Amino acid sequence: MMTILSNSKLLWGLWQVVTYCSSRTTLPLMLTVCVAYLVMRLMNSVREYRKLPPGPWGLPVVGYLPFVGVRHETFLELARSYGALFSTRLGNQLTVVLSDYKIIREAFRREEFTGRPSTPLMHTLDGLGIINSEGRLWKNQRRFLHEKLREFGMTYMGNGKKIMEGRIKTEIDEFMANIFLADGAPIDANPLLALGVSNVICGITMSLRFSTGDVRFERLNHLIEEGMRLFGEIHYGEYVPLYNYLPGKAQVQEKVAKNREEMFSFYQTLINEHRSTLDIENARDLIDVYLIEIEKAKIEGRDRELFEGRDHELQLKQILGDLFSAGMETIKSSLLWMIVFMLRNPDVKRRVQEEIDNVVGRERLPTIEDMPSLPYTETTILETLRMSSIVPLATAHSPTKDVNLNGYRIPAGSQVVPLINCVHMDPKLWHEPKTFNPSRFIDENGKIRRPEFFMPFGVGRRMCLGDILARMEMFMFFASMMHQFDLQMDDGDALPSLEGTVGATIAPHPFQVKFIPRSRPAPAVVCPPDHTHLRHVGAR
Ligand code: HEM
Repeated sequence: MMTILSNSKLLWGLWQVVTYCSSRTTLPLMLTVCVAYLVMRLMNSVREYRKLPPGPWGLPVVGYLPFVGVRHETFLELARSYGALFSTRLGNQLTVVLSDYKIIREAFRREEFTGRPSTPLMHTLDGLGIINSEGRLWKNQRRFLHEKLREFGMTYMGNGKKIMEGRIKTEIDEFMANIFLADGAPIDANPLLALGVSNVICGITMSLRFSTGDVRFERLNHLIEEGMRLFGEIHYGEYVPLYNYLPGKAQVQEKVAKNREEMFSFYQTLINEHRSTLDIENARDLIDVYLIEIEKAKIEGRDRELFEGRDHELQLKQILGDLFSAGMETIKSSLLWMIVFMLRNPDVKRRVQEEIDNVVGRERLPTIEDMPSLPYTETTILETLRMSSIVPLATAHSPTKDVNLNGYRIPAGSQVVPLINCVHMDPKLWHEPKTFNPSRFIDENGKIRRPEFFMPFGVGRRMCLGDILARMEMFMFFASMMHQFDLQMDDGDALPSLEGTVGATIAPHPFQVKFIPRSRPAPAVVCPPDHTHLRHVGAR
């Protein structure tokens, strides 16, 4: 019905144009309008015949692509018109958008929805790694990584938690020491957070720790940022492959491939270093774990089956790349949003500081053990994740075979995306969703409650693999920052906007903030950080 209505509106609009045109152009224009209308009706009949979810078709070849601005915002508008399950064609990709949390949960718990769409970028990545792999390779790698990352401390249980806490604390000490150097002057916290957060994930995966001003770190970041920009330039080619043949696009693709090669050669150097000092009984990090697995498979004569017969080192390099990209930008952007929300909500900021002061005192920094006793601090983090929805469309899924969802047919190979920002801002689910209110996550007994429609890490079988690390890291950085500093804007500066910059995540626009030391800095902060368990690589 919606589709017919919007088609009629379109027809009426076009008719208005026709009537304003001169008599010489009226006939061809009328013909064009009629043909366009018939094509749309035909497409709708095809859609009904194929039992696809409703939605706008757009134009031949490019589909709805030319009308898509910021993807998650356009999808939000379309969801208002077409409902919680709609479909549209973006170039050659049928895209199905889910914005009802029950439908999202129902779909993503099913095995058939664990595929990834086949696009030119996916072909470049060749189905390797964890984020873009599918089938048995993905399943085995997910199980393997889950188990191994727990051993390296991605767990709330036992000794692992202590190991991870130690790693994060090392980075917090350095972060704090650098902030104290600014002496309350306004600074951009982005590069300091990027360094700390990168060091945590690089420590786990490669025993690598960058120092401030490290040229290798700057180069890696440059490659990632440039990769994002270049990908934006050829983004249309993901949907309309012919686009990649336009002048200049081949050079962009070459540059993307060259940057990837440079990153891979960086990882290769580290892998070679690790191999030359490998102790099969004592894995230092994830590279060692993979090298040991490869060695074991050779000894047991199953190396041809390992990683489904894919190149072993290529798979390892893609894993390192996946974990770095998934584990860095997400946590950094979330921490930046926490700063933004504290600047915009001074009452919440004061309440967080009071809670930390009451529970932790002024003599030491907060630890993971304090987490259960700091519910308001934790729910402030949850509320930030809800309102910022930094990964609003998660990562596209693709059914591995035709499936039925809510009475509609979702064809194999289509792109299926959850509209997380829509769920997180739905007034039917959240009271006054635009108000920043951490207390909404606290129940009448003072306990934290995470409703099933809160899904910043996605849901189902492909849900985020690093949520435990993310929660620990965000808690420790945020709680320590609030314990040690008062966050303030410089006089006359406007508050940072809630509009984000859309890239790999939705990050706040760049802003400067003053970190004013609170009454009594804890002594640990001014001590030189303990890095003895990590190797320094590339320090100037
Ligand atoms: C605030 C921090 C983070 C947020 C909000 C976040 C969110 C997400 C989301 C929405 C997905 C997609 C789920 C889907 O495909 O349906 C995802 C996937 C993933 N995340 Fe995270 N993430 C965060 C931190 C991390 C960290 C620290 C790591 C690294 C250890 C990580 C590793 C991954 C991986 C490997 C996947 C792909 C899983 C798969 O395809 O099976 N994430 N994350």
